[in-house]
Amino acid sequence: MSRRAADRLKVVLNHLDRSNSASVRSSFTSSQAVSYHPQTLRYTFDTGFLSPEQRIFYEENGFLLIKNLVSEEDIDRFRAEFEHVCKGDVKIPGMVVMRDVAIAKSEFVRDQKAVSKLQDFQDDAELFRYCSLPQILKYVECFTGPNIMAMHTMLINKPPDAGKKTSRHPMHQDLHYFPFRPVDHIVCAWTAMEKVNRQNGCLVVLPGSHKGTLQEHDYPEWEGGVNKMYHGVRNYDPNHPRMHVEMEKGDTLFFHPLLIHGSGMNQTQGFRKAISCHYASADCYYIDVTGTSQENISKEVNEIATRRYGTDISVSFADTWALRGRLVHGERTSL
Ligand SMILES: CCCCCCCCCCCCCC(=O)SCCNC(=O)CCNC(=O)[C@H](O)C(C)(C)COP(=O)(O)OP(=O)(O)OC[C@H]1O[C@@H](n2cnc3c(N)ncnc32)[C@H](O)[C@@H]1OP(=O)(O)O
Ligand SMILES: Nc1ncnc2c1ncn2[C@@H]1O[C@H](COP(=O)(O)OP(=O)(O)OP(=O)(O)O)[C@@H](O)[C@H]1O
Ligand SMILES: O=C(O)CCC(=O)C(=O)O
Ligand SMILES: [Fe+2]
Ligand SMILES: [Mg+2]
Repeated sequence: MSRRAADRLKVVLNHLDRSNSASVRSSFTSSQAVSYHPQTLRYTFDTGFLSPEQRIFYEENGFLLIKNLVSEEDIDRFRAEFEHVCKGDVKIPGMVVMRDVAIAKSEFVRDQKAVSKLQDFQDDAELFRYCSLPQILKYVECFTGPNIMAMHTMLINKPPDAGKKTSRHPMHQDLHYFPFRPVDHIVCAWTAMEKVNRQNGCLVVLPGSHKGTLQEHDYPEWEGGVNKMYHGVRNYDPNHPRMHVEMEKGDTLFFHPLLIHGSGMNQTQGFRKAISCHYASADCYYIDVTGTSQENISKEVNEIATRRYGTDISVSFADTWALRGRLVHGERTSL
């Protein structure tokens, strides 16, 4: 080992001694120890908030689970607001209320109002409180730095599967939808609004897949149909080791936009609820996705934007994001 490497290792071990973590320390005594020097951690900022263990876990796996981060009271308030939206008591311009494809296309609709997803709730003050919760932003800052934009908001109400497996969300990388970079300064917070498990279709992740590149995405060839814009990675290998992330109400998963993830069928009679926000550093910049694998989704989004904003003004894929993004901390510098 070179002198410089030995010095670096000493710094790392000192650092870890302070965290008093046996498990992490043992991983540092392996031959790869030096590659874990804080300066070489590429996915998180050292704000002093995350423990070295947490930073290394995210580095290796592309996600971080924080138990009990959002209070029961807050979640109950989000749930109540969601019910107001479903009943039509609250109408927010721009917010998309989506039904499951199997329900939308069925002749025998059990419950016309069965909403599978709310998208773009940035102008609903009550739901948007989720994106500004200080305990969430404290974590987000470790990934984005201090200037933080809430770019994409969703409340997912996964319906009981109607028998066609359409309640599944195919394995995908969220970056497919995003025309902004750099990728490492984007993070998703996903909070369980109730117990989520394999039965009701919890998140399924491929640990470490965030270290790969952005893959080509398309609609999976599912016999029972696929929801609008639910693209999946092409040539998905079902044999790749995967993990079912079971969570309790209030638990929050932070994950990298290249992490391959999806969710299984909801085999229960209840609607599985989660609320999420994609954050990005306001210092990120927009990219032109023309000629890239993202061109297919940008075309679909542009079709929806044309329906929403009309043809009088031309709204680009990047514009649709600039219009929806909201500053939640620091300064709106670029996005
Ligand atoms: C500004 C642009 C925003 C873009 C969002 C960026 C995405 C970013 C994502 C970020 C990463 C997150 C990753 C993700 O989460 S990706 C999934 C995100 N999904 C979306 O963003 C979809 C947004 N939803 C919509 O635009 C509308 O709700 C649609 C267009 C789907 C329905 O429209 P509307 O509610 O007005 O219904 P309608 O009664 O007039 O029916 C019209 C036609 O549509 C059929 N139908 C109904 N429901 C579905 C369905 N679920 N799947 C397929 N088709 C469906 C229906 O049978 C009928 O077809 P036909 O009978 O004519 O054949
Ligand atoms: N061809 C495919 N392309 C992309 N994603 C897929 C494909 N097949 C399955 N998936 C995804 O893999 C994940 C797991 O699928 P599945 O429905 O088997 O759920 P599960 O949790 O394994 O359920 P079960 O407990 O019944 O096995 C889901 O996100 C699903 O949408
Ligand atoms: O809540 C889920 O089922 C997963 C949703 C998801 O990954 C997404 O909408 O990008
Ligand atoms: Fe996703
Ligand atoms: Mg399965």
